[in-house]
Amino acid sequence: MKLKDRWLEIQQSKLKFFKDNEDPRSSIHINPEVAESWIKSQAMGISPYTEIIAERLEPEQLEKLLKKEHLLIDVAKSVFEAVKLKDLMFASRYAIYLFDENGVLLLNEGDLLRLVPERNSMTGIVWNEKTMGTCAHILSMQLRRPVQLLGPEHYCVTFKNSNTSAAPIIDDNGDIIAIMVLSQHLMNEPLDDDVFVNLNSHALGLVTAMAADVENKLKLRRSYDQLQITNERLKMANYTLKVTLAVIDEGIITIDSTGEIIHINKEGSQMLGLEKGKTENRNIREFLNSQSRLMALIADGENADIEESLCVCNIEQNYMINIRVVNSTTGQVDGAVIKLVSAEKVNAMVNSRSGAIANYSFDDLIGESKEFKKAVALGKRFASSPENILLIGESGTGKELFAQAIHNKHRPNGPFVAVNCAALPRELIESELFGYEGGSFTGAERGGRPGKIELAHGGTLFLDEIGDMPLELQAVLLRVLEDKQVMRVGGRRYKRVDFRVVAATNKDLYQMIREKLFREDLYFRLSVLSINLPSLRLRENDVTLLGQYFIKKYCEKMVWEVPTIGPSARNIMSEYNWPGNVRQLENAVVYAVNTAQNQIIEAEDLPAIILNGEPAQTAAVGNIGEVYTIEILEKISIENVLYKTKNNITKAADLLGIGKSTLYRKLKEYNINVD
Ligand SMILES: Nc1ncnc2c1ncn2[C@@H]1O[C@H](COP(=O)(O)OP(=O)(O)OP(=O)(O)O)[C@@H](O)[C@H]1O
Repeated sequence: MKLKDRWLEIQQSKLKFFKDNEDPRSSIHINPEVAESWIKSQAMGISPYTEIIAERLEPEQLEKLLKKEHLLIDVAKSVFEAVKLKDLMFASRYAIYLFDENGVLLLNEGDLLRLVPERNSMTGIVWNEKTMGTCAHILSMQLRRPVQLLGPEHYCVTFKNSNTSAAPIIDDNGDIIAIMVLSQHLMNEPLDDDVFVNLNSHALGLVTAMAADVENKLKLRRSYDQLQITNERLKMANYTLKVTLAVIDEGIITIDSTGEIIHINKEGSQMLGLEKGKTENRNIREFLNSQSRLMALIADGENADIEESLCVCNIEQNYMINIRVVNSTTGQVDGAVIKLVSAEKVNAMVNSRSGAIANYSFDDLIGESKEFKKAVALGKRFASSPENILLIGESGTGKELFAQAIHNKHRPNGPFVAVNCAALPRELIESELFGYEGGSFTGAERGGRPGKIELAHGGTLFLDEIGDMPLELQAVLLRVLEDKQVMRVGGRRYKRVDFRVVAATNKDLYQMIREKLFREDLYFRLSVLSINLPSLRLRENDVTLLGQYFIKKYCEKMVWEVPTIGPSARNIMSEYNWPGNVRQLENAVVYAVNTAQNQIIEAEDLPAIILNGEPAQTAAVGNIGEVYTIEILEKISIENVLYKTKNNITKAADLLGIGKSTLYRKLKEYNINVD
């Protein structure tokens, strides 16, 4: 049948459907899907003479939708443009439409049928089955395939001379996101069948191709946009990484499997003495020593944390090295990221954690006497020199405080490491001072341990009671002082160390040299700069000054009112010999504060030993004189606190800073009766 005849048949059937209610499904000329749609449209009460679409989106809704669909609209526009240029079809009353999945008109071009009142925009009208009945784009949406309708196949008479072709635009998920429509509005019914058939088949093919084009371009645009976003994110991540690496104060180096440096941060460049960013043809192997395990570990694909020295400009520096191997997707070793932290820094951290810091400065040292001020002036002067310093003074004269003050004046940022040579068992002094290599003796820590000398690198090593250092170790210490390098017990390599020794003694070292108990050469090494700390009995009015200072300090700690020292107590204190020096004075005033009944410390509040003590006398350095034993001081202190707390064990233990069970044990030990 000729198309023109079919056209007329459809027209007839439609007339019968509208006028006589004849079922269009019985006509062999009408596509059953079209017939179903007519029936549905009629059932919805749509007038076949509808010419205007009144339903449209509110302006805000439309604005939102256009914004949301801007990519689709952009792409469709570009496709429209291309078609317009290629084909001159618009001369023959063609129009192109783009609908969203709800039938909202998003875009239109060409010779349109006006379906809205004059001057109103077509964009935003809701053109669906409910508003206009059977249309090509509606069927295409329902059937999910391209659809072509001849004029009378449309439900509304308005389209009686329109031939419409529609094709769905489907996204990656298989959802219809839009419909593309190409419609030709003829002036009259088609006359020349050949021309008509040609045009019609051309239109369906074209709109299907256009929809496919939009689909592809959308996909491309989306992946391009995604790529852009990913690129932006990568750029951002790259930038953040660069900034992070630049501010990290540890060396971060990326190397390939041959050791070639691929990337290094600022700190790393400084550590390796490289000019910033100049890593071309530089290899980490250049900096490794002959026994280095670094490259072997990386080749084995092992993440490891090791301590090794790197050699930069002939100077060996010790580093804690964290190795993190980078594997390729096939599991091969591609290279590694290594983190370098100078061992010195780690040691400083360990020191600050373990309390190896100096709290006192010269300003914190109390004393106005001429003798004391002379020692302070010397200390300040010597502090700025790198030479070792020997502090000579009786026990309790403040030698450790002085050492801390010297350290804080000279190297406040370095570690202050104190070793009491008298307090350590002879066998342990060596490993304590020099450290040991892993597994060098039973019970040694796996990775070995740095000695106090290594820990003092960049700071001060305070050797208290140096006179008690065993003779054989004196020789080793002397060598370390001369060579400034140290070897751990069980180790094979020397490490460079830079530290200053402040040694202290209350013994007559010269006498010890005569008795062959102290090495003369070590003495001369240590005593280049010596300071004699005056005994308290030689420090004029410092007894009262220090006494008041300790009373205030103690009362502030206990949150008690601060008592004054009465004349009677003051007299006794200045007459007393103070063999235990400042430490003994501090203990005595603490006793007195605890004993005093009111706000004035009287003579009788002082410990008996001071009340009945020997008159002040000049004693040579090295003569310690009479001192309290620690036990006596402890017993006195416990008795005082019990008296003050009216035998309340909990409070007393609290004030003494010990546990209740320890207090009970001590009560038994010292035979103190709390009843
Ligand atoms: N000038 C001072 N100013 C303030 N406190 C001081 C002063 N001198 C000493 N002390 C105090 O006296 C006590 C003993 O000081 P330090 O331990 O430094 O003495 P020392 O000479 O090293 O003693 P030892 O030889 O027994 O180790 C500490 O509690 C310290 O706080």
